[in-house]
Amino acid sequence: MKIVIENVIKKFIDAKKNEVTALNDINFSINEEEFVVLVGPSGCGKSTLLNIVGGLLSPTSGDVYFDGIEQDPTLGIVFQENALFPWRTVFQNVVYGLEERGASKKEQKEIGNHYLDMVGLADFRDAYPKQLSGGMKQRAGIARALAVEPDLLLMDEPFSALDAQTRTLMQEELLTIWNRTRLSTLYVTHNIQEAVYLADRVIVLSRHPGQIKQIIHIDLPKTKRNSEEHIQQFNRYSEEIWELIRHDAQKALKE
Ligand SMILES: Nc1ncnc2c1ncn2[C@@H]1O[C@H](COP(=O)(O)OP(=O)(O)OP(=O)(O)O)[C@@H](O)[C@H]1O
Repeated sequence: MKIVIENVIKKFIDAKKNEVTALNDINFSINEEEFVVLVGPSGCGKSTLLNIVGGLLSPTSGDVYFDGIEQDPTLGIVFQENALFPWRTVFQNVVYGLEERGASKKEQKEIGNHYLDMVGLADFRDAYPKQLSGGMKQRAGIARALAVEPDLLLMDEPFSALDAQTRTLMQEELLTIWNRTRLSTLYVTHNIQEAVYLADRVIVLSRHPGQIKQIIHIDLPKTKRNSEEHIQQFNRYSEEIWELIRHDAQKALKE
């Protein structure tokens, strides 16, 4: 299975009724068991692209298709703001997609508990979202996305509202979870270190119009990539990406 993004263009009409090209001729694919990260300065179209891949927005032209599966693809989506239902317990949130799909209670229990265990929230299955910390809410959101056993996992800045320490821990946890599930993933971040830590490939976007500037393969083992053993190479990748973004990021600051 492979997700193909082909000649995608997205235009918006802005508040002054001008046409804005948010994405210009985007072409790439996400392979089976591949973790692809989109990075780029503010306004380069990262979220727009993720929403198009997730079918939440239509492209003005171009195509997104799942090569190699017969049925409609199943998607798991994790957003920046925790999108948990406040009136449902953690467990009920996690099994929401399964319930919608008509899974039996037995199946919901088995799959729900499995993923709650995986994200370390087994002891909080009956808690309500308001009783959870920010990091725990995001873990519940990840368990909910995983529970539908998606063909593609989409994550839009899932850790950006967290404090720096929690964010670092969540990146480590996500890598551990990903190594167990190996789901094809499209992940949006503006954080370069996060991109290098998680990605098989980093797609660097430039802005106005948003287009692919470069695609970088991260050739590091997918465990503790910023450990002493790999730190030099890790920093080299980070610097390479920053050099690609720097100019655009400076321009974005002045607008
Ligand atoms: N609904 C909309 N109507 C008009 N313009 C839009 C709309 N959504 C996005 N845009 C414009 O499209 C461009 C890309 O926006 P997008 O939010 O995808 O960028 P981003 O890279 O995710 O930004 P950030 O990192 O700040 O979240 C921006 O210029 C934005 O103003």
